[in-house]
Amino acid sequence: MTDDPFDLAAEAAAFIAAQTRAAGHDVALVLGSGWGGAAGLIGETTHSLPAAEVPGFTAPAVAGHAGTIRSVLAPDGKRVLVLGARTHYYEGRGVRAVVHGVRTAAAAGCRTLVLTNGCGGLDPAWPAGTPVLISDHINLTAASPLEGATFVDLTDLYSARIRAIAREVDPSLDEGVYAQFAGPHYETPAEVRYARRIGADLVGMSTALEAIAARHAGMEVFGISLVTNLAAGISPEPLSHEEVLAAGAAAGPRISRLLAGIIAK
Ligand SMILES: Nc1nc2[nH]c(I)nc2c(=O)[nH]1
Repeated sequence: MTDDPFDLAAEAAAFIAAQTRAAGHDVALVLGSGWGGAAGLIGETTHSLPAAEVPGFTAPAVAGHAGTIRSVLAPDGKRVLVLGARTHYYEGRGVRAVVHGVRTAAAAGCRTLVLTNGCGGLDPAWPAGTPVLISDHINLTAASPLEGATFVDLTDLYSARIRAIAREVDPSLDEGVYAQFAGPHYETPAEVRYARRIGADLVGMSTALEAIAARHAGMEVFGISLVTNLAAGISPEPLSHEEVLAAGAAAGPRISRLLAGIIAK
Protein backbone atom coordinates (compact mmCIF):
# COMPACT_ATOMS: atom_id res chain seq x y z
CA MET A 1 0.00 0.00 0.00
CA THR A 2 1.34 3.41 -1.00
CA ASP A 3 2.49 5.80 1.73
CA ASP A 4 1.32 8.87 -0.20
CA PRO A 5 -2.02 9.89 1.39
CA PHE A 6 -3.46 11.17 -1.88
CA ASP A 7 -2.51 8.03 -3.81
CA LEU A 8 -4.09 5.96 -1.01
CA ALA A 9 -7.28 8.06 -1.29
CA ALA A 10 -7.32 7.46 -5.04
CA GLU A 11 -6.92 3.71 -4.43
CA ALA A 12 -9.81 3.76 -1.96
CA ALA A 13 -12.00 5.76 -4.37
CA ALA A 14 -11.25 3.32 -7.20
CA PHE A 15 -12.13 0.41 -4.92
CA ILE A 16 -15.43 2.05 -3.94
CA ALA A 17 -16.26 2.85 -7.59
CA ALA A 18 -15.61 -0.79 -8.56
CA GLN A 19 -17.64 -2.20 -5.66
CA THR A 20 -20.58 0.20 -6.05
CA ARG A 21 -20.39 0.37 -9.85
CA ALA A 22 -21.02 4.09 -9.38
CA ALA A 23 -18.63 6.06 -11.59
CA GLY A 24 -18.61 8.88 -9.05
CA HIS A 25 -20.33 10.31 -5.97
CA ASP A 26 -21.59 13.86 -5.49
CA VAL A 27 -21.94 14.43 -1.73
CA ALA A 28 -19.99 12.89 1.16
CA LEU A 29 -21.66 12.51 4.55
CA VAL A 30 -19.66 11.76 7.70
CA LEU A 31 -21.93 10.38 10.44
CA GLY A 32 -21.08 11.34 14.02
CA SER A 33 -22.64 10.30 17.33
CA GLY A 34 -26.44 10.44 17.17
CA TRP A 35 -26.64 10.87 13.37
CA GLY A 36 -26.66 7.20 12.40
CA GLY A 37 -30.30 7.16 11.27
CA ALA A 38 -29.86 9.85 8.61
CA ALA A 39 -28.61 7.61 5.78
CA GLY A 40 -31.87 5.65 5.60
CA LEU A 41 -33.89 8.84 5.12
CA ILE A 42 -31.65 10.29 2.40
CA GLY A 43 -32.39 7.63 -0.19
CA GLU A 44 -31.85 4.03 -1.21
CA THR A 45 -28.68 2.37 0.02
CA THR A 46 -27.54 0.51 -3.08
CA HIS A 47 -24.22 -0.75 -1.67
CA SER A 48 -22.74 -1.18 1.79
CA LEU A 49 -19.04 -1.99 2.23
CA PRO A 50 -17.27 -2.96 5.46
CA ALA A 51 -14.86 -0.04 5.97
CA ALA A 52 -12.01 -2.39 6.91
CA GLU A 53 -12.07 -3.78 3.30
CA VAL A 54 -11.48 -0.34 1.76
CA PRO A 55 -7.82 0.71 1.32
CA GLY A 56 -6.65 2.95 4.17
CA PHE A 57 -9.74 2.51 6.35
CA THR A 58 -9.80 0.58 9.62
CA ALA A 59 -12.55 -1.04 11.65
CA PRO A 60 -14.15 1.58 13.93
CA ALA A 61 -12.63 2.00 17.40
CA VAL A 62 -15.72 3.73 18.78
CA ALA A 63 -18.72 1.53 19.59
CA GLY A 64 -21.81 2.69 17.76
CA HIS A 65 -20.05 3.90 14.64
CA ALA A 66 -21.42 1.68 11.90
CA GLY A 67 -18.01 0.82 10.42
CA THR A 68 -19.52 0.72 6.96
CA ILE A 69 -19.24 2.84 3.85
CA ARG A 70 -22.53 3.15 1.99
CA SER A 71 -23.49 4.40 -1.45
CA VAL A 72 -26.94 6.00 -1.21
CA LEU A 73 -28.99 7.11 -4.23
CA ALA A 74 -31.06 10.16 -3.32
CA PRO A 75 -34.45 10.72 -5.02
CA ASP A 76 -33.00 13.58 -7.10
CA GLY A 77 -30.31 11.28 -8.49
CA LYS A 78 -27.51 12.55 -6.23
CA ARG A 79 -25.06 9.84 -5.20
CA VAL A 80 -24.25 10.22 -1.50
CA LEU A 81 -21.18 8.50 -0.05
CA VAL A 82 -21.95 7.83 3.62
CA LEU A 83 -18.80 7.37 5.70
CA GLY A 84 -19.85 5.61 8.89
CA ALA A 85 -16.27 4.81 9.90
CA ARG A 86 -14.73 8.00 11.24
CA THR A 87 -11.18 7.81 12.66
CA HIS A 88 -10.75 10.15 15.61
CA TYR A 89 -7.47 11.99 16.29
CA TYR A 90 -7.38 10.50 19.80
CA GLU A 91 -6.91 7.00 18.32
CA GLY A 92 -3.28 7.93 17.67
CA ARG A 93 -3.27 6.73 14.06
CA GLY A 94 -2.06 10.18 12.89
CA VAL A 95 -3.85 13.00 11.11
CA ARG A 96 -3.56 11.33 7.69
CA ALA A 97 -5.84 8.55 8.96
CA VAL A 98 -8.29 11.10 10.40
CA VAL A 99 -8.80 12.79 7.02
CA HIS A 100 -8.46 9.72 4.76
CA GLY A 101 -12.24 9.46 4.43
CA VAL A 102 -12.54 13.07 3.32
CA ARG A 103 -9.72 12.67 0.80
CA THR A 104 -11.29 9.44 -0.48
CA ALA A 105 -14.62 11.23 -0.94
CA ALA A 106 -12.89 14.02 -2.88
CA ALA A 107 -11.12 11.44 -5.06
CA ALA A 108 -14.51 9.76 -5.60
CA GLY A 109 -15.80 13.02 -7.10
CA CYS A 110 -17.65 14.52 -4.14
CA ARG A 111 -17.78 18.32 -4.31
CA THR A 112 -19.69 18.73 -1.04
CA LEU A 113 -18.83 17.39 2.41
CA VAL A 114 -21.42 17.19 5.20
CA LEU A 115 -19.77 16.73 8.61
CA THR A 116 -21.92 15.73 11.58
CA ASN A 117 -20.88 15.13 15.17
CA GLY A 118 -22.01 14.79 18.74
CA CYS A 119 -20.56 17.41 21.06
CA GLY A 120 -20.68 19.24 24.32
CA GLY A 121 -22.67 22.48 24.46
CA LEU A 122 -21.41 25.64 26.17
CA ASP A 123 -24.73 27.51 25.99
CA PRO A 124 -27.36 26.51 28.54
CA ALA A 125 -30.00 27.56 25.97
CA TRP A 126 -29.03 24.45 23.97
CA PRO A 127 -30.17 21.40 25.96
CA ALA A 128 -29.02 17.90 25.07
CA GLY A 129 -30.66 16.94 21.75
CA THR A 130 -30.26 20.39 20.13
CA PRO A 131 -28.80 20.44 16.58
CA VAL A 132 -26.54 23.46 15.95
CA LEU A 133 -25.10 24.66 12.62
CA ILE A 134 -21.32 25.11 12.67
CA SER A 135 -20.36 28.64 11.57
CA ASP A 136 -16.62 28.35 12.17
CA HIS A 137 -14.13 26.27 14.16
CA ILE A 138 -11.23 26.66 16.58
CA ASN A 139 -8.64 23.91 16.10
CA LEU A 140 -7.15 23.18 19.52
CA THR A 141 -5.44 19.96 18.45
CA ALA A 142 -2.19 21.79 17.55
CA ALA A 143 -2.19 19.57 14.46
CA SER A 144 -3.00 19.99 10.76
CA PRO A 145 -3.79 17.48 8.00
CA LEU A 146 -1.71 19.65 5.65
CA GLU A 147 2.03 19.08 5.36
CA GLY A 148 4.78 21.30 4.00
CA ALA A 149 4.24 24.80 2.62
CA THR A 150 0.53 24.10 2.02
CA PHE A 151 -0.89 27.50 2.93
CA VAL A 152 -4.70 27.20 2.66
CA ASP A 153 -7.19 29.99 3.35
CA LEU A 154 -9.94 28.99 5.79
CA THR A 155 -12.13 32.07 5.47
CA ASP A 156 -15.81 31.10 5.18
CA LEU A 157 -14.86 27.45 5.58
CA TYR A 158 -18.37 26.39 6.69
CA SER A 159 -20.62 27.16 3.73
CA ALA A 160 -22.97 30.08 4.37
CA ARG A 161 -24.95 28.90 1.33
CA ILE A 162 -25.73 25.50 2.83
CA ARG A 163 -26.38 27.02 6.27
CA ALA A 164 -29.04 29.18 4.60
CA ILE A 165 -30.55 26.04 3.02
CA ALA A 166 -30.54 24.37 6.44
CA ARG A 167 -32.49 27.33 7.86
CA GLU A 168 -35.04 26.99 5.07
CA VAL A 169 -35.56 23.42 6.27
CA ASP A 170 -35.63 24.41 9.95
CA PRO A 171 -35.74 28.17 10.68
CA SER A 172 -35.23 27.51 14.39
CA LEU A 173 -31.63 26.34 13.88
CA ASP A 174 -28.97 28.26 15.78
CA GLU A 175 -25.31 28.34 14.80
CA GLY A 176 -22.09 28.31 16.77
CA VAL A 177 -18.32 27.98 16.78
CA TYR A 178 -17.00 24.44 17.27
CA ALA A 179 -13.72 23.85 19.12
CA GLN A 180 -11.93 20.57 18.45
CA PHE A 181 -9.96 19.27 21.42
CA ALA A 182 -7.55 16.38 20.93
CA GLY A 183 -9.29 14.22 23.56
CA PRO A 184 -9.98 11.46 24.44
CA HIS A 185 -10.50 13.01 27.88
CA TYR A 186 -13.30 15.52 28.27
CA GLU A 187 -12.58 19.13 29.25
CA THR A 188 -12.15 20.32 32.79
CA PRO A 189 -14.54 23.11 33.87
CA ALA A 190 -11.56 25.50 33.60
CA GLU A 191 -10.95 24.40 29.98
CA VAL A 192 -14.65 24.85 29.21
CA ARG A 193 -14.48 28.42 30.63
CA TYR A 194 -11.34 28.98 28.49
CA ALA A 195 -13.13 27.67 25.37
CA ARG A 196 -16.07 29.98 26.07
CA ARG A 197 -13.74 32.92 26.54
CA ILE A 198 -11.97 32.35 23.22
CA GLY A 199 -15.31 32.23 21.38
CA ALA A 200 -16.34 28.58 21.24
CA ASP A 201 -19.97 27.50 21.64
CA LEU A 202 -19.45 23.75 21.12
CA VAL A 203 -16.64 21.38 22.14
CA GLY A 204 -15.82 18.09 20.49
CA MET A 205 -13.09 15.74 19.33
CA SER A 206 -13.63 15.68 15.56
CA THR A 207 -14.59 17.81 12.54
CA ALA A 208 -12.00 20.65 12.37
CA LEU A 209 -9.17 18.56 10.91
CA GLU A 210 -11.57 16.96 8.40
CA ALA A 211 -12.91 20.37 7.36
CA ILE A 212 -9.38 21.70 6.70
CA ALA A 213 -8.57 18.70 4.49
CA ALA A 214 -11.88 19.16 2.65
CA ARG A 215 -11.13 22.83 1.94
CA HIS A 216 -7.69 21.83 0.65
CA ALA A 217 -9.43 19.33 -1.64
CA GLY A 218 -11.70 22.12 -2.95
CA MET A 219 -14.91 20.77 -1.40
CA GLU A 220 -17.78 22.91 -0.10
CA VAL A 221 -18.10 22.10 3.62
CA PHE A 222 -21.22 22.02 5.78
CA GLY A 223 -21.04 21.07 9.46
CA ILE A 224 -23.80 20.40 11.99
CA SER A 225 -23.46 19.32 15.61
CA LEU A 226 -25.82 17.53 17.94
CA VAL A 227 -25.45 18.75 21.50
CA THR A 228 -25.54 15.52 23.46
CA ASN A 229 -24.46 17.01 26.78
CA LEU A 230 -23.77 20.33 28.40
CA ALA A 231 -19.98 20.65 28.65
CA ALA A 232 -18.27 20.12 31.99
CA GLY A 233 -19.15 22.76 34.53
CA ILE A 234 -21.98 24.29 32.46
CA SER A 235 -24.77 22.16 33.87
CA PRO A 236 -25.46 22.54 37.59
CA GLU A 237 -25.16 18.79 38.10
CA PRO A 238 -23.16 16.21 36.12
CA LEU A 239 -25.29 14.65 33.37
CA SER A 240 -25.50 10.88 33.51
CA HIS A 241 -24.21 9.00 30.46
CA GLU A 242 -27.64 7.40 30.18
CA GLU A 243 -29.20 10.88 29.85
CA VAL A 244 -26.67 11.75 27.13
CA LEU A 245 -27.48 8.57 25.18
CA ALA A 246 -31.21 9.10 25.66
CA ALA A 247 -30.97 12.70 24.43
CA GLY A 248 -29.08 11.59 21.33
CA ALA A 249 -31.58 8.81 20.60
CA ALA A 250 -34.58 11.09 21.19
CA ALA A 251 -33.18 13.64 18.74
CA GLY A 252 -32.39 10.95 16.14
CA PRO A 253 -35.60 11.07 14.05
CA ARG A 254 -35.74 14.90 14.00
CA ILE A 255 -32.10 15.45 13.05
CA SER A 256 -32.16 12.63 10.49
CA ARG A 257 -35.17 14.28 8.78
CA LEU A 258 -33.39 17.63 8.96
CA LEU A 259 -30.23 16.25 7.33
CA ALA A 260 -32.21 14.44 4.63
CA GLY A 261 -34.04 17.71 3.91
CA ILE A 262 -30.81 19.65 3.57
CA ILE A 263 -29.15 17.09 1.28
CA ALA A 264 -32.27 16.90 -0.88
CA LYS A 265 -32.13 20.66 -1.62
N1 LIG B 1 -14.52 17.41 23.80
C1 LIG B 1 -15.77 16.94 23.98
N2 LIG B 1 -16.25 16.04 23.10
C2 LIG B 1 -17.48 15.57 23.30
N3 LIG B 1 -18.19 14.67 22.56
C3 LIG B 1 -19.38 14.54 23.17
I1 LIG B 1 -20.86 13.27 22.46
N4 LIG B 1 -19.49 15.32 24.25
C4 LIG B 1 -18.30 15.99 24.36
C5 LIG B 1 -17.78 16.95 25.28
O1 LIG B 1 -18.42 17.38 26.26
N5 LIG B 1 -16.51 17.40 25.03
